Amino acid sequence: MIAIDSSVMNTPKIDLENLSQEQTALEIRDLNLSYGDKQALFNVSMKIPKKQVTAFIGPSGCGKSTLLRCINRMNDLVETCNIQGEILLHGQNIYDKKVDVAALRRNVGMVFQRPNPFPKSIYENVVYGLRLQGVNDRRKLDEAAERSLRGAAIWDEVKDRLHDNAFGLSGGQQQRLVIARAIAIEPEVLLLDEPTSALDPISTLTIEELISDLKSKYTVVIVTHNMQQAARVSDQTAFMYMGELIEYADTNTIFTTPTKRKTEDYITGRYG
Ligand SMILES: Nc1ncnc2c1ncn2[C@@H]1O[C@H](COP(=O)(O)OP(=O)(O)OP(=O)(O)O)[C@@H](O)[C@H]1O
Repeated sequence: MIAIDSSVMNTPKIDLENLSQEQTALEIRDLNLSYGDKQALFNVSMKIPKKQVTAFIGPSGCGKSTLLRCINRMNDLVETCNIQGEILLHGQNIYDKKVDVAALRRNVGMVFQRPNPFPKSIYENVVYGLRLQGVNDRRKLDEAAERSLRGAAIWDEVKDRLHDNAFGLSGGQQQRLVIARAIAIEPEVLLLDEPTSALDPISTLTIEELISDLKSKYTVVIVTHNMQQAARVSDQTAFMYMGELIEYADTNTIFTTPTKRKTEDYITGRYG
């Protein structure tokens, strides 16, 4: 097994197969996805628990980001993409024709690998989504900015420079700012696609601590290349290989006593 200090691992044992509706944030059912002729996901089914951190791990190209992007229909933007199956949020299939995709993406926020602040002030970055919703009341915007920046653990660093351009922040600060922007509109689910892969070790640690805090309010789903990171921040881990969900269990089990040979091979570094 890889060297992971089990004392830092989150170990809530919940029965992922039999999560009640109350405990379930998202249910993925028989999801198949192809880009043109190339199938990238095969019959993926899983329940993602509410207000916990769920990590997707696996070797490059196994479909982690593809699966994550299905959760807020980002793959709709890929012309060749064909999706079959269901993803239920509050019992409703997000791929149903009636679903308002913009509203879905407000409720299921996403943070990417590279921090992508807008060329605006720190303050305007955070309140951007609220302004789009037509909120203009200064007091409401100020409150939301402070709450979100505090929630993203960056308030103290920026409170005296809220009107400076966001590009003046370090990469790690920009990533926390982008997280603040995502939580300002109070989503239920936050999707994080390798959120620390462009950051230095100290910024990575800060973001990892933040992820652990975020789950008190949000359901967090994270794609990571870094197995130690998955072990440190996640409650559940899903191991994917060549488009299939091979094993999905509490993080402790995946990293210490996986039941599938492929999972064991991956976490012991035999491939990937
Ligand atoms: N927009 C796209 N068009 C065509 N094929 C794609 C597209 N995006 C991903 N793929 C293919 O789908 C498969 C899964 O890719 P995906 O990016 O989901 O994997 P991943 O596990 O996140 O990989 P990595 O860790 O390298 O980011 C790969 O074979 C990839 O080449």
